[in-house]
Amino acid sequence: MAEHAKLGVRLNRICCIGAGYVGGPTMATIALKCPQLEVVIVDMNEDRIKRWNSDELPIYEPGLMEVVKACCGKNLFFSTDVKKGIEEADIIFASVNTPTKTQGVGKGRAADLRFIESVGRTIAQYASRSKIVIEKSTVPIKTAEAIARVLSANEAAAGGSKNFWILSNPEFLAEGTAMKDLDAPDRVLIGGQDQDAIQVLADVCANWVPRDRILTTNLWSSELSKLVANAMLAQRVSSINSISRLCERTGADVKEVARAIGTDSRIGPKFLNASVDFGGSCFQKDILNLVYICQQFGLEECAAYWQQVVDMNDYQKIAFTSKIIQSLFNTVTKKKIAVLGFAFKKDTGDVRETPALMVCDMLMKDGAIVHVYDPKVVIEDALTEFKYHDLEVNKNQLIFSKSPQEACDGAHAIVVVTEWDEFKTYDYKSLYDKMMKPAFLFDGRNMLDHAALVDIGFEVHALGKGQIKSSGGQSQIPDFVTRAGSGLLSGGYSP
Ligand SMILES: NC(=O)c1ccc[n+]([C@@H]2O[C@H](COP(=O)([O-])OP(=O)(O)OC[C@H]3O[C@@H](n4cnc5c(N)ncnc54)[C@H](O)[C@@H]3O)[C@@H](O)[C@H]2O)c1
Ligand SMILES: O=c1ccn([C@@H]2O[C@H](COP(=O)(O)OP(=O)(O)O[C@H]3O[C@H](CO)[C@@H](O)[C@H](O)[C@H]3O)[C@@H](O)[C@H]2O)c(=O)[nH]1
Repeated sequence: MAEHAKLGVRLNRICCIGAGYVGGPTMATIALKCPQLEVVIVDMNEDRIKRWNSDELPIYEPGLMEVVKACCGKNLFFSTDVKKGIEEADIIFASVNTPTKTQGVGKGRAADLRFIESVGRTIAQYASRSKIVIEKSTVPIKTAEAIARVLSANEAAAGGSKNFWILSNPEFLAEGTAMKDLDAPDRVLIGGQDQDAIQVLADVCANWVPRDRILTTNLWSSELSKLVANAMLAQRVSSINSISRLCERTGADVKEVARAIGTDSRIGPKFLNASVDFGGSCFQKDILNLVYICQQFGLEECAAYWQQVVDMNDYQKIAFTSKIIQSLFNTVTKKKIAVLGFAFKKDTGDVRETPALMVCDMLMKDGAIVHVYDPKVVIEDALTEFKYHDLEVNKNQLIFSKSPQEACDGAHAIVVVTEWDEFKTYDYKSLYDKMMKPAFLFDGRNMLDHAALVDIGFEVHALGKGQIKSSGGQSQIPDFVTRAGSGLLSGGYSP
Protein backbone atom coordinates (compact mmCIF):
# COMPACT_ATOMS: atom_id res chain seq x y z
CA MET A 1 0.00 0.00 0.00
CA ALA A 2 1.57 3.33 -1.13
CA GLU A 3 2.54 5.54 1.78
CA HIS A 4 3.70 9.15 1.91
CA ALA A 5 7.38 9.06 2.91
CA LYS A 6 7.20 12.01 5.31
CA LEU A 7 3.59 12.06 6.53
CA GLY A 8 3.23 8.29 6.70
CA VAL A 9 -0.35 8.35 5.39
CA ARG A 10 -1.61 5.77 2.91
CA LEU A 11 -2.28 7.41 -0.41
CA ASN A 12 -4.56 5.05 -2.26
CA ARG A 13 -7.82 5.24 -0.35
CA ILE A 14 -10.07 8.28 -0.09
CA CYS A 15 -13.20 8.63 2.02
CA CYS A 16 -15.73 11.41 1.58
CA ILE A 17 -18.25 12.12 4.32
CA GLY A 18 -21.43 13.52 2.71
CA ALA A 19 -22.97 12.07 -0.45
CA GLY A 20 -24.81 15.18 -1.64
CA TYR A 21 -24.66 17.53 -4.62
CA VAL A 22 -20.95 18.10 -4.00
CA GLY A 23 -19.70 14.83 -2.48
CA GLY A 24 -21.32 12.65 -5.17
CA PRO A 25 -20.15 14.38 -8.38
CA THR A 26 -16.76 15.42 -6.95
CA MET A 27 -15.78 11.96 -5.74
CA ALA A 28 -17.20 10.27 -8.85
CA THR A 29 -14.88 12.51 -10.89
CA ILE A 30 -11.85 11.62 -8.74
CA ALA A 31 -12.71 7.92 -9.13
CA LEU A 32 -12.96 8.32 -12.92
CA LYS A 33 -9.76 10.31 -13.30
CA CYS A 34 -7.71 8.31 -10.79
CA PRO A 35 -8.40 4.59 -11.37
CA GLN A 36 -5.46 3.80 -9.08
CA LEU A 37 -7.40 5.22 -6.10
CA GLU A 38 -10.31 3.70 -4.21
CA VAL A 39 -13.00 6.22 -3.32
CA VAL A 40 -15.66 5.55 -0.69
CA ILE A 41 -18.49 8.02 -0.11
CA VAL A 42 -20.31 7.63 3.18
CA ASP A 43 -23.48 9.29 4.42
CA MET A 44 -25.78 8.84 7.39
CA ASN A 45 -28.79 9.20 5.09
CA GLU A 46 -29.66 5.60 4.20
CA ASP A 47 -32.14 6.50 1.50
CA ARG A 48 -29.59 8.68 -0.29
CA ILE A 49 -26.99 5.90 -0.25
CA LYS A 50 -29.54 3.39 -1.51
CA ARG A 51 -30.30 5.68 -4.44
CA TRP A 52 -26.62 6.23 -5.25
CA ASN A 53 -26.36 2.44 -5.52
CA SER A 54 -29.42 2.26 -7.82
CA ASP A 55 -30.38 3.39 -11.32
CA GLU A 56 -32.18 6.42 -9.88
CA LEU A 57 -29.50 8.69 -8.49
CA PRO A 58 -30.58 11.04 -5.69
CA ILE A 59 -29.58 14.09 -7.76
CA TYR A 60 -29.95 14.97 -11.42
CA GLU A 61 -26.82 16.29 -13.06
CA PRO A 62 -26.06 15.93 -16.77
CA GLY A 63 -23.28 13.36 -17.33
CA LEU A 64 -23.25 12.14 -13.71
CA MET A 65 -25.01 8.82 -14.29
CA GLU A 66 -22.45 7.80 -16.93
CA VAL A 67 -19.50 8.45 -14.61
CA VAL A 68 -21.13 6.71 -11.63
CA LYS A 69 -21.99 3.72 -13.81
CA ALA A 70 -18.41 3.54 -15.12
CA CYS A 71 -16.83 3.51 -11.63
CA CYS A 72 -19.39 2.21 -9.12
CA GLY A 73 -18.36 -1.16 -7.71
CA LYS A 74 -14.87 -0.84 -9.27
CA ASN A 75 -13.14 2.00 -7.44
CA LEU A 76 -16.19 4.00 -6.30
CA PHE A 77 -18.38 2.86 -3.42
CA PHE A 78 -21.35 4.37 -1.58
CA SER A 79 -21.98 3.27 1.98
CA THR A 80 -23.63 4.20 5.28
CA ASP A 81 -20.71 2.72 7.22
CA VAL A 82 -19.07 5.98 8.30
CA LYS A 83 -16.88 4.22 10.87
CA LYS A 84 -15.35 1.84 8.34
CA GLY A 85 -14.92 4.63 5.80
CA ILE A 86 -12.90 6.66 8.30
CA GLU A 87 -10.88 3.69 9.59
CA GLU A 88 -9.78 2.55 6.16
CA ALA A 89 -8.94 5.87 4.48
CA ASP A 90 -6.16 8.28 5.40
CA ILE A 91 -7.42 11.07 3.17
CA ILE A 92 -10.88 12.21 4.28
CA PHE A 93 -13.04 14.86 2.65
CA ALA A 94 -15.81 16.54 4.65
CA SER A 95 -18.56 17.43 2.20
CA VAL A 96 -21.45 17.88 4.56
CA ASN A 97 -24.09 20.58 4.50
CA THR A 98 -23.42 23.96 6.16
CA PRO A 99 -26.82 25.67 6.10
CA THR A 100 -27.74 28.99 7.68
CA LYS A 101 -28.55 28.74 11.39
CA THR A 102 -32.29 28.75 12.03
CA GLN A 103 -32.10 29.38 15.77
CA GLY A 104 -29.95 30.83 18.51
CA VAL A 105 -26.95 33.11 18.17
CA GLY A 106 -26.51 34.29 14.57
CA LYS A 107 -29.94 32.92 13.54
CA GLY A 108 -30.67 33.68 9.89
CA ARG A 109 -27.05 34.65 9.08
CA ALA A 110 -24.35 32.48 10.64
CA ALA A 111 -23.45 29.08 9.19
CA ASP A 112 -24.73 26.11 11.14
CA LEU A 113 -21.55 24.15 11.71
CA ARG A 114 -22.98 21.23 13.63
CA PHE A 115 -22.53 18.80 10.73
CA ILE A 116 -18.94 19.79 10.09
CA GLU A 117 -18.21 19.64 13.82
CA SER A 118 -19.78 16.18 13.99
CA VAL A 119 -17.44 15.08 11.20
CA GLY A 120 -14.47 16.21 13.31
CA ARG A 121 -15.78 14.33 16.32
CA THR A 122 -16.50 11.18 14.33
CA ILE A 123 -13.01 11.20 12.82
CA ALA A 124 -11.56 11.67 16.31
CA GLN A 125 -13.60 8.68 17.50
CA TYR A 126 -12.73 6.24 14.72
CA ALA A 127 -9.32 7.26 13.38
CA SER A 128 -6.69 4.71 14.28
CA ARG A 129 -3.91 6.36 12.22
CA SER A 130 -2.84 9.86 11.21
CA LYS A 131 -5.05 11.41 8.54
CA ILE A 132 -5.35 14.32 6.15
CA VAL A 133 -8.75 15.96 6.72
CA ILE A 134 -10.03 18.13 3.89
CA GLU A 135 -12.80 20.73 4.18
CA LYS A 136 -14.78 20.46 0.97
CA SER A 137 -17.84 22.10 2.50
CA THR A 138 -18.16 25.88 2.32
CA VAL A 139 -17.30 27.15 5.78
CA PRO A 140 -16.69 30.41 7.63
CA ILE A 141 -13.10 31.58 7.92
CA LYS A 142 -11.27 29.84 10.80
CA THR A 143 -13.40 26.68 10.71
CA ALA A 144 -10.24 24.63 10.08
CA GLU A 145 -9.02 25.84 13.45
CA ALA A 146 -12.19 24.52 15.11
CA ILE A 147 -11.82 21.12 13.44
CA ALA A 148 -8.14 20.97 14.43
CA ARG A 149 -9.03 21.74 18.03
CA VAL A 150 -11.71 19.04 18.19
CA LEU A 151 -9.26 16.50 16.79
CA SER A 152 -6.25 17.48 18.89
CA ALA A 153 -8.22 17.79 22.14
CA ASN A 154 -9.64 14.29 21.71
CA GLU A 155 -6.26 12.92 20.73
CA ALA A 156 -4.61 14.47 23.80
CA ALA A 157 -7.40 13.16 26.07
CA ALA A 158 -6.86 9.66 24.69
CA GLY A 159 -3.10 10.01 25.18
CA GLY A 160 -2.49 9.33 21.46
CA SER A 161 0.11 10.70 19.06
CA LYS A 162 -1.73 10.69 15.74
CA ASN A 163 -1.38 13.70 13.46
CA PHE A 164 -4.23 15.41 11.62
CA TRP A 165 -3.39 17.77 8.78
CA ILE A 166 -6.34 20.04 7.94
CA LEU A 167 -6.68 21.36 4.39
CA SER A 168 -9.25 23.67 2.84
CA ASN A 169 -10.32 22.67 -0.67
CA PRO A 170 -13.52 24.58 -1.47
CA GLU A 171 -15.64 23.43 -4.38
CA PHE A 172 -16.60 25.82 -7.17
CA LEU A 173 -18.86 23.58 -9.29
CA ALA A 174 -22.23 24.98 -10.32
CA GLU A 175 -25.25 22.71 -10.44
CA GLY A 176 -26.38 21.76 -13.92
CA THR A 177 -22.79 21.98 -15.19
CA ALA A 178 -21.10 20.14 -12.29
CA MET A 179 -19.51 17.37 -14.35
CA LYS A 180 -18.06 19.82 -16.90
CA ASP A 181 -16.87 22.13 -14.11
CA LEU A 182 -15.16 19.23 -12.36
CA ASP A 183 -13.63 17.91 -15.57
CA ALA A 184 -12.09 21.26 -16.51
CA PRO A 185 -12.12 23.59 -13.50
CA ASP A 186 -11.02 27.23 -13.85
CA ARG A 187 -8.91 26.48 -10.78
CA VAL A 188 -8.58 24.13 -7.85
CA LEU A 189 -7.89 25.89 -4.57
CA ILE A 190 -5.97 24.22 -1.76
CA GLY A 191 -5.28 26.01 1.49
CA GLY A 192 -3.17 24.54 4.26
CA GLN A 193 -0.36 24.98 6.73
CA ASP A 194 1.65 21.90 5.83
CA GLN A 195 3.21 21.89 2.35
CA ASP A 196 3.50 18.09 2.25
CA ALA A 197 -0.19 17.64 2.97
CA ILE A 198 -1.04 20.27 0.34
CA GLN A 199 1.13 18.36 -2.15
CA VAL A 200 -0.74 15.10 -1.49
CA LEU A 201 -4.02 16.67 -2.59
CA ALA A 202 -2.39 18.63 -5.41
CA ASP A 203 -0.96 15.35 -6.77
CA VAL A 204 -4.42 13.75 -6.77
CA CYS A 205 -5.89 16.71 -8.69
CA ALA A 206 -2.93 16.82 -11.09
CA ASN A 207 -4.15 13.53 -12.55
CA TRP A 208 -6.40 15.68 -14.76
CA VAL A 209 -6.06 19.35 -13.76
CA PRO A 210 -3.09 21.27 -15.22
CA ARG A 211 -0.65 22.19 -12.42
CA ASP A 212 -0.89 25.91 -13.17
CA ARG A 213 -4.59 25.75 -12.30
CA ILE A 214 -3.94 24.32 -8.87
CA LEU A 215 -3.66 27.31 -6.57
CA THR A 216 -2.27 26.96 -3.08
CA THR A 217 -2.79 29.48 -0.29
CA ASN A 218 -2.87 29.65 3.46
CA LEU A 219 -5.91 28.09 5.13
CA TRP A 220 -7.73 31.32 5.87
CA SER A 221 -7.38 32.77 2.35
CA SER A 222 -8.79 29.56 0.94
CA GLU A 223 -11.78 29.47 3.30
CA LEU A 224 -12.54 33.14 2.72
CA SER A 225 -12.06 32.98 -1.08
CA LYS A 226 -14.97 30.59 -1.42
CA LEU A 227 -17.37 32.96 0.33
CA VAL A 228 -16.03 35.91 -1.63
CA ALA A 229 -16.34 34.13 -5.00
CA ASN A 230 -20.02 33.48 -4.36
CA ALA A 231 -20.61 36.97 -3.01
CA MET A 232 -19.03 38.56 -6.10
CA LEU A 233 -21.05 36.36 -8.49
CA ALA A 234 -24.31 37.04 -6.67
CA GLN A 235 -23.49 40.74 -6.54
CA ARG A 236 -23.38 40.82 -10.35
CA VAL A 237 -26.84 39.25 -10.55
CA SER A 238 -28.27 41.69 -8.01
CA SER A 239 -26.63 44.60 -9.83
CA ILE A 240 -28.11 43.69 -13.20
CA ASN A 241 -31.47 42.91 -11.56
CA SER A 242 -31.54 46.40 -10.05
CA ILE A 243 -30.89 47.79 -13.52
CA SER A 244 -33.72 45.62 -14.92
CA ARG A 245 -36.15 47.55 -12.73
CA LEU A 246 -34.81 50.84 -14.06
CA CYS A 247 -35.06 49.55 -17.63
CA GLU A 248 -38.74 48.71 -17.17
CA ARG A 249 -39.41 52.29 -16.10
CA THR A 250 -37.38 53.98 -18.82
CA GLY A 251 -37.71 51.95 -22.02
CA ALA A 252 -34.10 50.70 -21.97
CA ASP A 253 -33.70 46.96 -22.56
CA VAL A 254 -31.69 45.14 -19.89
CA LYS A 255 -30.38 42.57 -22.37
CA GLU A 256 -29.00 45.34 -24.56
CA VAL A 257 -27.48 47.05 -21.53
CA ALA A 258 -25.90 43.75 -20.38
CA ARG A 259 -24.41 43.20 -23.84
CA ALA A 260 -23.16 46.77 -24.04
CA ILE A 261 -21.39 46.65 -20.68
CA GLY A 262 -20.35 42.98 -20.92
CA THR A 263 -18.24 43.59 -24.02
CA ASP A 264 -15.97 45.75 -21.88
CA SER A 265 -13.26 43.20 -21.14
CA ARG A 266 -12.89 44.61 -17.64
CA ILE A 267 -16.53 43.75 -16.89
CA GLY A 268 -16.96 40.61 -19.01
CA PRO A 269 -20.22 39.06 -20.26
CA LYS A 270 -20.93 36.36 -17.67
CA PHE A 271 -23.44 36.54 -14.82
CA LEU A 272 -25.27 39.49 -16.33
CA ASN A 273 -28.58 37.76 -17.07
CA ALA A 274 -31.40 39.52 -15.27
CA SER A 275 -33.70 37.02 -13.57
CA VAL A 276 -36.41 36.61 -10.97
CA ASP A 277 -33.58 36.19 -8.48
CA PHE A 278 -30.43 34.23 -7.79
CA GLY A 279 -31.57 31.04 -6.11
CA GLY A 280 -29.82 27.87 -5.05
CA SER A 281 -28.48 26.56 -1.80
CA CYS A 282 -25.27 28.59 -1.87
CA PHE A 283 -25.41 32.27 -2.81
CA GLN A 284 -27.76 33.60 -0.15
CA LYS A 285 -26.39 31.39 2.61
CA ASP A 286 -22.78 32.27 1.83
CA ILE A 287 -23.40 36.02 1.60
CA LEU A 288 -25.33 35.98 4.88
CA ASN A 289 -22.40 34.11 6.34
CA LEU A 290 -20.04 36.82 5.06
CA VAL A 291 -22.33 39.50 6.53
CA TYR A 292 -22.22 37.73 9.88
CA ILE A 293 -18.43 37.40 9.82
CA CYS A 294 -18.05 41.13 9.02
CA GLN A 295 -20.34 41.93 11.94
CA GLN A 296 -18.34 39.65 14.22
CA PHE A 297 -15.28 41.73 13.43
CA GLY A 298 -17.15 45.01 13.97
CA LEU A 299 -17.20 45.86 10.26
CA GLU A 300 -20.81 47.07 10.15
CA GLU A 301 -20.42 49.06 6.90
CA CYS A 302 -18.92 46.05 5.10
CA ALA A 303 -21.74 43.87 6.45
CA ALA A 304 -24.35 46.36 5.23
CA TYR A 305 -22.75 46.46 1.77
CA TRP A 306 -23.09 42.69 1.28
CA GLN A 307 -26.49 42.51 2.98
CA GLN A 308 -27.79 44.79 0.24
CA VAL A 309 -27.03 42.09 -2.37
CA VAL A 310 -29.46 39.77 -0.58
CA ASP A 311 -32.02 42.53 0.00
CA MET A 312 -31.98 43.39 -3.71
CA ASN A 313 -32.57 39.72 -4.48
CA ASP A 314 -35.65 39.64 -2.24
CA TYR A 315 -36.94 42.87 -3.74
CA GLN A 316 -36.61 41.50 -7.27
CA LYS A 317 -38.82 38.47 -6.54
CA ILE A 318 -41.48 40.65 -4.93
CA ALA A 319 -41.37 43.21 -7.76
CA PHE A 320 -41.66 40.51 -10.42
CA THR A 321 -44.62 38.79 -8.76
CA SER A 322 -46.36 42.06 -7.87
CA LYS A 323 -46.21 42.99 -11.54
CA ILE A 324 -47.94 39.73 -12.45
CA ILE A 325 -50.77 40.40 -10.01
CA GLN A 326 -51.09 44.05 -11.07
CA SER A 327 -51.16 43.16 -14.74
CA LEU A 328 -53.90 40.62 -14.18
CA PHE A 329 -56.19 43.49 -13.11
CA ASN A 330 -54.85 43.48 -9.59
CA THR A 331 -56.25 40.12 -8.60
CA VAL A 332 -55.41 36.51 -9.32
CA THR A 333 -58.08 35.05 -7.04
CA LYS A 334 -59.33 31.76 -8.48
CA LYS A 335 -57.30 32.36 -11.64
CA LYS A 336 -55.24 29.50 -13.02
CA ILE A 337 -51.62 30.53 -13.45
CA ALA A 338 -49.15 28.26 -15.25
CA VAL A 339 -45.66 28.39 -13.78
CA LEU A 340 -43.02 26.97 -16.11
CA GLY A 341 -40.04 25.76 -14.12
CA PHE A 342 -39.61 25.26 -10.39
CA ALA A 343 -35.89 24.41 -10.15
CA PHE A 344 -33.58 27.28 -9.19
CA LYS A 345 -31.87 27.00 -12.59
CA LYS A 346 -32.00 24.73 -15.62
CA ASP A 347 -30.52 21.22 -15.76
CA THR A 348 -31.07 20.46 -12.09
CA GLY A 349 -33.93 19.16 -10.01
CA ASP A 350 -32.70 21.18 -7.02
CA VAL A 351 -35.31 23.49 -5.50
CA ARG A 352 -33.34 24.88 -2.58
CA GLU A 353 -33.95 28.65 -2.36
CA THR A 354 -35.61 28.61 -5.77
CA PRO A 355 -37.33 31.88 -6.78
CA ALA A 356 -40.36 29.74 -7.73
CA LEU A 357 -41.08 29.40 -4.03
CA MET A 358 -41.82 33.05 -3.39
CA VAL A 359 -43.48 33.57 -6.78
CA CYS A 360 -45.91 30.68 -6.14
CA ASP A 361 -46.42 31.69 -2.51
CA MET A 362 -47.32 35.29 -3.41
CA LEU A 363 -49.66 34.14 -6.16
CA MET A 364 -51.35 31.60 -3.88
CA LYS A 365 -51.72 34.15 -1.08
CA ASP A 366 -53.57 36.30 -3.61
CA GLY A 367 -55.89 33.37 -4.31
CA ALA A 368 -54.40 31.92 -7.51
CA ILE A 369 -54.48 28.25 -8.46
CA VAL A 370 -50.90 27.60 -9.48
CA HIS A 371 -50.12 24.83 -11.95
CA VAL A 372 -46.42 24.08 -12.10
CA TYR A 373 -44.62 22.23 -14.85
CA ASP A 374 -40.92 21.39 -14.41
CA PRO A 375 -39.12 18.66 -16.38
CA LYS A 376 -37.15 17.40 -13.35
CA VAL A 377 -38.56 18.66 -10.07
CA VAL A 378 -40.71 16.27 -8.06
CA ILE A 379 -43.58 17.67 -6.02
CA GLU A 380 -42.35 16.12 -2.75
CA ASP A 381 -39.13 18.13 -2.97
CA ALA A 382 -41.08 21.31 -3.70
CA LEU A 383 -43.41 20.73 -0.73
CA THR A 384 -40.43 20.03 1.54
CA GLU A 385 -38.91 23.37 0.53
CA PHE A 386 -42.18 25.24 1.24
CA LYS A 387 -42.25 23.58 4.66
CA TYR A 388 -38.60 24.41 5.34
CA HIS A 389 -39.48 28.07 4.83
CA ASP A 390 -42.61 27.83 7.01
CA LEU A 391 -44.80 28.55 3.99
CA GLU A 392 -48.21 26.93 4.09
CA VAL A 393 -49.47 25.22 0.96
CA ASN A 394 -53.13 24.58 0.32
CA LYS A 395 -52.94 21.49 -1.88
CA ASN A 396 -55.92 22.69 -3.95
CA GLN A 397 -53.88 25.73 -4.93
CA LEU A 398 -50.64 24.06 -5.97
CA ILE A 399 -50.82 21.45 -8.68
CA PHE A 400 -47.86 19.82 -10.38
CA SER A 401 -48.78 19.17 -14.02
CA LYS A 402 -47.42 16.31 -16.10
CA SER A 403 -47.02 18.45 -19.22
CA PRO A 404 -46.82 22.12 -20.19
CA GLN A 405 -50.13 21.71 -22.06
CA GLU A 406 -51.85 20.51 -18.89
CA ALA A 407 -50.39 23.46 -16.93
CA CYS A 408 -51.41 26.07 -19.52
CA ASP A 409 -54.82 24.75 -20.51
CA GLY A 410 -57.38 27.36 -19.36
CA ALA A 411 -54.73 29.49 -17.64
CA HIS A 412 -54.85 33.28 -17.49
CA ALA A 413 -51.08 33.58 -17.56
CA ILE A 414 -47.84 31.73 -18.16
CA VAL A 415 -44.96 32.62 -15.86
CA VAL A 416 -41.48 31.44 -16.88
CA VAL A 417 -39.32 31.01 -13.78
CA THR A 418 -36.59 28.57 -14.84
CA GLU A 419 -34.63 28.79 -18.10
CA TRP A 420 -35.07 25.15 -19.24
CA ASP A 421 -34.08 24.92 -22.93
CA GLU A 422 -37.24 22.98 -23.79
CA PHE A 423 -39.38 26.04 -22.94
CA LYS A 424 -38.02 27.67 -26.11
CA THR A 425 -39.32 24.83 -28.27
CA TYR A 426 -43.01 24.84 -27.29
CA ASP A 427 -45.81 25.52 -29.72
CA TYR A 428 -47.00 28.71 -28.01
CA LYS A 429 -49.80 29.21 -30.56
CA SER A 430 -51.52 26.03 -29.45
CA LEU A 431 -50.94 26.91 -25.77
CA TYR A 432 -52.39 30.39 -26.43
CA ASP A 433 -55.47 28.99 -28.15
CA LYS A 434 -56.49 27.12 -25.01
CA MET A 435 -55.81 29.95 -22.55
CA MET A 436 -58.17 32.59 -21.14
CA LYS A 437 -58.01 35.96 -22.90
CA PRO A 438 -56.26 38.25 -22.61
CA ALA A 439 -53.52 35.66 -22.32
CA PHE A 440 -50.51 36.98 -20.38
CA LEU A 441 -46.95 35.74 -20.49
CA PHE A 442 -44.32 36.83 -17.96
CA ASP A 443 -40.81 35.88 -18.94
CA GLY A 444 -38.70 35.88 -15.78
CA ARG A 445 -35.64 34.75 -17.74
CA ASN A 446 -35.85 36.82 -20.93
CA MET A 447 -35.46 33.63 -22.89
CA LEU A 448 -38.41 33.53 -25.31
CA ASP A 449 -39.02 35.29 -28.63
CA HIS A 450 -41.19 38.09 -27.31
CA ALA A 451 -42.18 39.70 -30.61
CA ALA A 452 -43.33 36.31 -31.93
CA LEU A 453 -45.42 35.80 -28.78
CA VAL A 454 -47.02 39.23 -29.25
CA ASP A 455 -47.74 38.23 -32.88
CA ILE A 456 -49.63 35.18 -31.55
CA GLY A 457 -51.70 37.43 -29.31
CA PHE A 458 -50.02 37.20 -25.91
CA GLU A 459 -49.60 40.23 -23.70
CA VAL A 460 -45.91 39.77 -22.91
CA HIS A 461 -44.02 41.17 -19.95
CA ALA A 462 -40.30 40.48 -19.86
CA LEU A 463 -37.85 41.38 -17.16
CA GLY A 464 -36.11 44.66 -17.76
CA LYS A 465 -37.98 45.53 -20.91
CA GLY A 466 -40.58 48.17 -21.54
CA GLN A 467 -43.63 47.51 -23.68
CA ILE A 468 -42.99 44.65 -26.12
CA LYS A 469 -44.00 45.20 -29.71
CA SER A 470 -45.02 42.72 -32.39
CA SER A 471 -42.56 41.79 -35.14
CA GLY A 472 -44.26 44.46 -37.26
CA GLY A 473 -43.63 47.06 -34.56
CA GLN A 474 -47.22 47.14 -33.32
CA SER A 475 -47.90 47.87 -29.68
CA GLN A 476 -49.51 44.91 -27.85
CA ILE A 477 -51.69 47.02 -25.56
CA PRO A 478 -54.55 49.08 -27.01
CA ASP A 479 -53.78 52.81 -27.08
CA PHE A 480 -56.52 53.75 -24.67
CA VAL A 481 -54.98 51.51 -22.02
CA THR A 482 -51.47 52.90 -22.29
CA ARG A 483 -52.87 56.45 -22.37
CA ALA A 484 -54.79 55.69 -19.17
CA GLY A 485 -51.43 55.15 -17.47
CA SER A 486 -51.24 53.10 -14.33
CA GLY A 487 -54.90 52.77 -13.38
CA LEU A 488 -55.77 49.54 -11.58
CA LEU A 489 -57.44 47.83 -14.50
CA SER A 490 -54.66 48.72 -16.90
CA GLY A 491 -52.41 46.72 -14.61
CA GLY A 492 -50.08 49.59 -13.74
CA TYR A 493 -48.45 49.18 -17.10
CA SER A 494 -45.13 50.96 -17.50
CA PRO A 495 -43.78 52.24 -20.85
N1 LIG B 1 -24.59 22.32 -4.00
C1 LIG B 1 -23.61 22.94 -4.63
O1 LIG B 1 -23.69 23.21 -5.82
C2 LIG B 1 -22.35 23.32 -3.89
C3 LIG B 1 -21.24 23.76 -4.63
C4 LIG B 1 -20.06 24.10 -3.94
C5 LIG B 1 -20.00 23.99 -2.56
N2 LIG B 1 -21.10 23.56 -1.87
C6 LIG B 1 -20.96 23.38 -0.42
O2 LIG B 1 -20.69 21.98 -0.19
C7 LIG B 1 -21.30 21.54 1.03
C8 LIG B 1 -22.23 20.38 0.75
O3 LIG B 1 -23.28 20.85 -0.09
P1 LIG B 1 -24.31 19.85 -0.77
O4 LIG B 1 -25.15 20.66 -1.67
O5 LIG B 1 -23.56 18.67 -1.30
O6 LIG B 1 -25.15 19.38 0.52
P2 LIG B 1 -26.18 18.18 0.61
O7 LIG B 1 -27.15 18.54 1.66
O8 LIG B 1 -26.66 17.80 -0.75
O9 LIG B 1 -25.27 16.94 1.13
C9 LIG B 1 -24.70 16.88 2.39
C10 LIG B 1 -24.78 15.43 2.88
O10 LIG B 1 -24.02 15.31 4.07
C11 LIG B 1 -24.65 14.33 4.89
N3 LIG B 1 -24.15 14.47 6.28
C12 LIG B 1 -24.25 15.55 7.09
N4 LIG B 1 -23.61 15.30 8.25
C13 LIG B 1 -23.10 14.05 8.18
C14 LIG B 1 -22.33 13.25 9.06
N5 LIG B 1 -21.94 13.71 10.25
N6 LIG B 1 -22.00 12.00 8.66
C15 LIG B 1 -22.38 11.53 7.46
N7 LIG B 1 -23.09 12.25 6.58
C16 LIG B 1 -23.44 13.50 6.92
C17 LIG B 1 -26.12 14.61 4.74
O11 LIG B 1 -26.90 13.49 5.08
C18 LIG B 1 -26.19 14.97 3.24
O12 LIG B 1 -26.55 13.86 2.44
C19 LIG B 1 -21.98 22.78 1.62
O13 LIG B 1 -21.09 23.37 2.52
C20 LIG B 1 -22.19 23.68 0.41
O14 LIG B 1 -22.23 25.04 0.76
C21 LIG B 1 -22.26 23.21 -2.50
O1 LIG C 1 -26.44 35.73 -15.02
C1 LIG C 1 -26.96 35.04 -14.14
C2 LIG C 1 -26.32 33.92 -13.58
C3 LIG C 1 -26.97 33.19 -12.60
N1 LIG C 1 -28.22 33.55 -12.20
C4 LIG C 1 -28.90 32.77 -11.15
O2 LIG C 1 -28.05 32.64 -10.04
C5 LIG C 1 -28.30 31.43 -9.35
C6 LIG C 1 -27.02 30.64 -9.15
O3 LIG C 1 -26.56 30.18 -10.39
P1 LIG C 1 -25.17 29.41 -10.58
O4 LIG C 1 -24.11 30.20 -9.92
O5 LIG C 1 -25.00 29.13 -12.00
O6 LIG C 1 -25.47 28.02 -9.84
P2 LIG C 1 -25.01 27.41 -8.42
O7 LIG C 1 -25.11 25.94 -8.57
O8 LIG C 1 -25.75 28.06 -7.32
O9 LIG C 1 -23.45 27.76 -8.31
C7 LIG C 1 -22.95 28.80 -7.48
O10 LIG C 1 -22.83 28.35 -6.15
C8 LIG C 1 -21.99 27.18 -6.00
C9 LIG C 1 -22.10 26.76 -4.55
O11 LIG C 1 -21.22 27.43 -3.73
C10 LIG C 1 -20.58 27.54 -6.44
O12 LIG C 1 -19.74 26.41 -6.28
C11 LIG C 1 -20.60 28.00 -7.89
O13 LIG C 1 -19.29 28.39 -8.28
C12 LIG C 1 -21.56 29.18 -8.03
O14 LIG C 1 -21.68 29.56 -9.39
C13 LIG C 1 -29.32 30.66 -10.20
O15 LIG C 1 -30.62 30.88 -9.68
C14 LIG C 1 -29.20 31.32 -11.55
O16 LIG C 1 -30.36 31.24 -12.31
C15 LIG C 1 -28.85 34.63 -12.74
O17 LIG C 1 -29.98 34.95 -12.38
N2 LIG C 1 -28.20 35.35 -13.71
